[in-house]
Amino acid sequence: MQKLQESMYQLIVETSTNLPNDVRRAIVKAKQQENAGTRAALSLSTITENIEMADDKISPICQDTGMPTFKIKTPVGVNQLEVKRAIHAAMEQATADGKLRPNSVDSLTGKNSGNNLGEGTPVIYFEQWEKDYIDARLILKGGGCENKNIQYSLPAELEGLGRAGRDLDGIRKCIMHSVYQAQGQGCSAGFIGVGIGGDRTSSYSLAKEQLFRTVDDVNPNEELRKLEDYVMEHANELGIGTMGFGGEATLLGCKIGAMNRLPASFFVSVAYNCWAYRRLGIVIDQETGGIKEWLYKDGETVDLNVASKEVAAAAEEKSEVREVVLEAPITEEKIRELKVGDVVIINGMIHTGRDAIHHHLIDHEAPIDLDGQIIYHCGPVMLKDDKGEWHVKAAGPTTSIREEPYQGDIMKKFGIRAVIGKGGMGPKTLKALEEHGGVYLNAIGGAAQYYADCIKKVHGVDLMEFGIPEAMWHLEVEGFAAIVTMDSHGNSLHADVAKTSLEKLEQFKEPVFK
Ligand SMILES: O=C(O)C[C@H](O)C(=O)O
Ligand code: SF4
Repeated sequence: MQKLQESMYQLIVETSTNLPNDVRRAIVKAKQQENAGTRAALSLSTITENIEMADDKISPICQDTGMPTFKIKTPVGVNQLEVKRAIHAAMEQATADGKLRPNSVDSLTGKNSGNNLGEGTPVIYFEQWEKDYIDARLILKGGGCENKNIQYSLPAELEGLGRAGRDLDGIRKCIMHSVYQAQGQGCSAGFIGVGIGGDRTSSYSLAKEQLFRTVDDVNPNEELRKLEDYVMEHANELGIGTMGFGGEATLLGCKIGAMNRLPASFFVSVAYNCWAYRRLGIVIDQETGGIKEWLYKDGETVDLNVASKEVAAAAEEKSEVREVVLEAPITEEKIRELKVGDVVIINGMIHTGRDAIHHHLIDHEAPIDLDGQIIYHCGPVMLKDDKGEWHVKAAGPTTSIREEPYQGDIMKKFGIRAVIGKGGMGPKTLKALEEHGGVYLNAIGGAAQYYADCIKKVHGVDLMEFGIPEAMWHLEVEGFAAIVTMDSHGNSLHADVAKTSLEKLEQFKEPVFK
């Protein structure tokens, strides 16, 4: 089994950098169905460009390389402790090589272990089987989409849909609601795995298990197959669209599994996965530890470009989108000129700040003068070279809504004029943007290579004690594009899409499965 560690390393690197073909096909299909020239279509073009960049650079598709979750099946007699050791060593190596972001954080002290190893990470599930080879599968599911998972306990009263009972129609309502409540925050268009039954824990496990099914897999259970088809057809009528910008593609896949439950319990659990749906598998020779076969790779090259060109060509015709160049320090006057829908191109300095920084800045001074500056909600993957210089390996936006309790106050306290993130923010921030003169800029979630390419130089880092993803990185960018989705005049695209999608959700109130 001397090749085992190398095989696990390959599995990790490929999963982080190379999106499976079934997922690529689903994204291409969405792109073709999207109305050309819309924000959603342009976002999908950025997404496909990002997928190709990750391929070329063998770099993370998204900077959040997720909670590494391995599912391993071993023949009787294989030493599972040895397999575990190989995985741990491979994880450490992949992190040191910038293929994984250090993502394992002590929940009590906040300390990042730095190597992706720690209590509970990575997650490894073992199972024995009668076959004579090892089946190893890995899913890298990021935190933003994980936060949009939801569990229902039936019967329940659901916003927009009314009563959901303990029957197939109640389940249908839960699933439709789960897509609605995710909005764009889990980097739609997404994929869902649904688990029906079990207890709270096994129900969620079943939901996640569904994410190992291929997108085109047909459910052998006729009732569940019909439900999957129904959800795929109608969830896309909610109009949430890519990144929550509105549009045709909201959901790219729906897989449902059922297990027995207790008489008193009826859980429906939904695992929401972003478009950056990273899961692969390998068949391992139990003697040598070498890879015999790849899973979820059918060998066929999926052309992401053809569809991309179609969209890009059509987009040019719709040129009413206003493009504004921003460079910090920005004046209040300049910010107030910006309106929802404008595209901004940022040049010059931006500064990262996410959960730990926002929490810190409430009652501490900032390490630099932030007056007129731009904050980027981002936890990048960074690597230091031999000369001690930092390089950005992946740097897409993180979900901004987590900063809702802090954002407005921090903008006012330090004079920050713009924040870049994804998924939008709430009423508190919107009010502060109006009072203070600020904008919220939405970047394309998951497009970590695309944005890393815009970063020309790392000018230093502060608050490194929070760990690499949470530190404040000072970055010089060129041609960093984002869309104004909340402006200083009280307008929010996110609030609009939330409202219209709720109205659409209400149309699915009447029973369908009797
Ligand atoms: O942690 C991150 O960088 C992003 C996260 O996955 C998110 O979607 O918010
Ligand atoms: S940033 Fe978006 S694409 Fe990346 S892990 Fe989070 S939800 Fe997924």
